[in-house]
Amino acid sequence: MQHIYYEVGSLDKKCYEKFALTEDILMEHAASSIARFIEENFEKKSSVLIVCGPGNNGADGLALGRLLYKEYEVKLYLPFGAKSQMAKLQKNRVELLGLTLHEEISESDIVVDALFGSGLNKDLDETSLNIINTLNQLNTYKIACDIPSGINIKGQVNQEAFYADTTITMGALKVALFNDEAKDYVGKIEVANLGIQRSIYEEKTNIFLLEKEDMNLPLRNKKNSHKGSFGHLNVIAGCKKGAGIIAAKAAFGFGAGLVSVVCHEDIDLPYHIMQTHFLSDNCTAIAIGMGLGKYETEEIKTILAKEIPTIIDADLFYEEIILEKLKSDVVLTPHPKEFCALLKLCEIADISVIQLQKDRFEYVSKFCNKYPKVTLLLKGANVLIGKDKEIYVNSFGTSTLSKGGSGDVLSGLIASLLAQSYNSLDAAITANLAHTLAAKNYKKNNYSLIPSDLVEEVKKL
Ligand SMILES: NC(=O)C1=CN([C@@H]2O[C@H](COP(=O)(O)OP(=O)(O)OC[C@H]3O[C@@H](n4cnc5c(N)ncnc54)[C@H](O)[C@@H]3O)[C@@H](O)[C@H]2O)[C@@H](O)CC1
Ligand SMILES: [K+]
Repeated sequence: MQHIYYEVGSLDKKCYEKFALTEDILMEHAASSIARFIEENFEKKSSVLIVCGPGNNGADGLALGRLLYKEYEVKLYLPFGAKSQMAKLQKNRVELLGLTLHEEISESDIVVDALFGSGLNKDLDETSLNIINTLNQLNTYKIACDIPSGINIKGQVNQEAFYADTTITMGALKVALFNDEAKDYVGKIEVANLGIQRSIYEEKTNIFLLEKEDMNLPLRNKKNSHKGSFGHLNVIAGCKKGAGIIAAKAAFGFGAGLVSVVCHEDIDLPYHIMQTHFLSDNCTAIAIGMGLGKYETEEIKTILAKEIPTIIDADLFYEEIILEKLKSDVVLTPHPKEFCALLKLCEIADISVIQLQKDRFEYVSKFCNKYPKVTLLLKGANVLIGKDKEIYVNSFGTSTLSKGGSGDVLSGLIASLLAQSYNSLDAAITANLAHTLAAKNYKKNNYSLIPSDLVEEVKKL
């Protein structure tokens, strides 16, 4: 797990005050990290266009130009001149080297966007928009310095932003890079150390980036076991029964010892999935909500009142009957539209999906502050898993999963782990990593995945 911060100003301050580093040293390391990336990935003499803004993001770009000069064909373009003190200092240094500034954007092997970084504080004017649009149209490798220009500190893209292949971000990972709106722009993300190892200046945080190693698969270590050792999941199937059946199959493939679909009508199920008309006596986890439609309210109330680990999905986020359950340890897996309905139901906010997507971290925090026992998994391009004060970010999401049925597989995977005695947070984290990494491993065209493909990939992780 890596740390993610809302702001990194306090980390810079720690470098200055506690370790007596200077802004110049920090910037030199920032620029060196990008130089190293270019040296490792591109042949000498390649042309590098560096577009530098007026502030310290531009200053990073100027320092990079100095470091690459002579080994690479460096083209510095400063559409707004140098305004910050550091930008002026760096500009002076490149001029002393004899580096001439370019007056326009031209085709190059590599483009570095050092126009705006964390200081973007107003709408882009026409000149900046034209620059960004022109850069985006270039058929070259694109590197963003710190953050792609046009993405603000919250990760919002209100007009346009630079499409980076790689973003080399300064000092530490920032929330802005992980908002869904930023996902198409940031590319691969790397972090540049600021003169000392990152682990030295990084402070405690409550936002974490999940890594593959955080996935704790339900591998069976004990030899002396039986099916009851791995729990009995009950999936409540409603009017769209397929959703419950998909969840049940996924759960079985992820290790639950027994899986039953609870349904009043007789339904066709694979032979390894059982059917029951009411909750099983030995049920160790419940999955409810997927494809539920209109169900008998009293019966749902009775099911939700059980003190059995439960995951709630889909249709139930619109129903007041879940409010009582939110006081307990339960897993919720809404997509943005369902989360908006839930926020309204809980009287936290009455917002549109567009508003939610602009501030995903904020609304997850608000919800988890009000319901600290709940594990909330907000679906999206980058899934956010919130519990109490903490948020875990899964950035492995892929559009391969943008399909009906993918969410039912996820519910089934989480439910399976709940049935196998994982706690709610661990179940949500491992199941979600398994879900996204399985989709990443899927080798056929990215439009073609069906739920059973996903379950097959989960089995191979
Ligand atoms: N603080 C530090 O210690 C470090 C900062 N570094 C760099 O410094 C950057 C932050 O520098 P700054 O705070 O100077 O901010 P930026 O360089 O990101 O932007 C500020 C400048 O852009 C202008 N500006 C902002 N929004 C604009 C818009 N929409 N249209 C036109 N002009 C606009 C501002 O008027 C100002 O001149 C970071 O992103 C990073 O790249 C790195 O060198 C590492 C160390
Ligand atoms: K930038």
